[in-house]
Amino acid sequence: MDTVIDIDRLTKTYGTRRGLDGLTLRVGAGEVFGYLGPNGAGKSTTIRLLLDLIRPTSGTARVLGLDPRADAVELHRRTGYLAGDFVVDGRQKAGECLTFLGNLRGGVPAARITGLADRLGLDLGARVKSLSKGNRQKVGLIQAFMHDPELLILDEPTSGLDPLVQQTFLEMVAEARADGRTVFMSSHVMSEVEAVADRVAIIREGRLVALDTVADLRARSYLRVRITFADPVPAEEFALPGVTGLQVDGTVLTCDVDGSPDALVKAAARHTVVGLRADSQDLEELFHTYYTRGEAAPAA
Ligand SMILES: Nc1ncnc2c1ncn2[C@@H]1O[C@H](COP(=O)(O)OP(=O)(O)OP(=O)(O)O)[C@@H](O)[C@H]1O
Repeated sequence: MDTVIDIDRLTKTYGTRRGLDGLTLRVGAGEVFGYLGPNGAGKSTTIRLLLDLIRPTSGTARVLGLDPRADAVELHRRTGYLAGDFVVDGRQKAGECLTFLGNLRGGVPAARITGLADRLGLDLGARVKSLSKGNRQKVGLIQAFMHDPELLILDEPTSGLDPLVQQTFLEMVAEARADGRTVFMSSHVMSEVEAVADRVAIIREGRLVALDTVADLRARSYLRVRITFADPVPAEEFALPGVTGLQVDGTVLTCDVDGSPDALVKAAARHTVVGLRADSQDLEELFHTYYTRGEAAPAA
C-alpha cells in the first residue's frame, strides 16, 4: 500500500509548551484513519504541520509524497482540508462563498456544490454569518469534499453536527474511501470514527499511545463478567490468569477477563450456575483508559 502520510519523529514546541512530541506515523492510500485524543493532545498541531500551516521544531512529514513546505501549492491543490476553527467571510452567502473557494481550486461544477448542500441540508442562499455553528460546519465540509481531492484532512469534522447530519457525513467518508481516497480525521470521540475508520491512533500529551485497527482494538477490549451461583463460592478458585477486579459477594461473582474466558468458565462449571452475563467493554471505555492512563505505544 502506498504511503500517503509519512510522519517521522515530528516534534513541535510552542516556546516552552509541548505541542507534539516525536510522533511517528504512517497512513496508507485508501485508508480512513481516525486520529483521536483529548483536548490539547496535539491533534490540530499535527494537522497544521502536515499542511505547513505551522513549522516543526524537529522531525519530518511527507504528504502525498510531497514536502509540505517546498510543495505547499501542489499539496493544497490535491488535499481537502477542514480546519478545526473553519472561518470564512460571514457577509457572503454560503453558495457564493463555496463558488469562490471552488474557483480558487480551478472551478467546481455548481451541481456538485448544490448536490452536497442538499445532502447535508444547507441553505446556500443564507449569509454565512447568519448560519448556526452546525450549518457553518456544513460549509466547511462541502469546501473540503467538493473538488474530490485524493486526500481529505479533517479536523474535528463532526463538531456541531446533529446526529442525522453526522450520519450523512460518515456516508460521504465511506464513499470517498470506496473511490480510493484517503481520509485523515481527528476527533475526541471514538464513536464518531469507529463506524468508518480502518485504523485509529490515539495521542495524549503530544505522544502516540495506541495505534491499531478498529477490529483489533475491539478484540483487545476485555469482558466484564457476572456469574450468579446457587450457593456461595470461594473467591480463591477464581483468581486465574487474565482475571482482574475479582469480587465474590456470597453467590455473586463479578470480574473482568482479558483474553479467553475458558479458565473462568471451567472454574465456574464446578459449581451450579444460575445466571451468567458477559459484556464486552465498550470501545469508548477502552479509549477512556488510554486517555487517562496512557499506554506504551506499539510500533507505528
Ligand atoms: N499557538 C499556540 N501557542 C501556544 N501553545 C499552543 C498553540 N497551539 C497549540 N498549543 C498547545 O499545544 C498543545 C496541543 O494543542 P492542539 O491544539 O494541537 O490540541 P488538540 O488535540 O487539537 O486539542 P483540541 O481537541 O482541544 O482541539 C496544547 O497544550 C495547546 O495549548
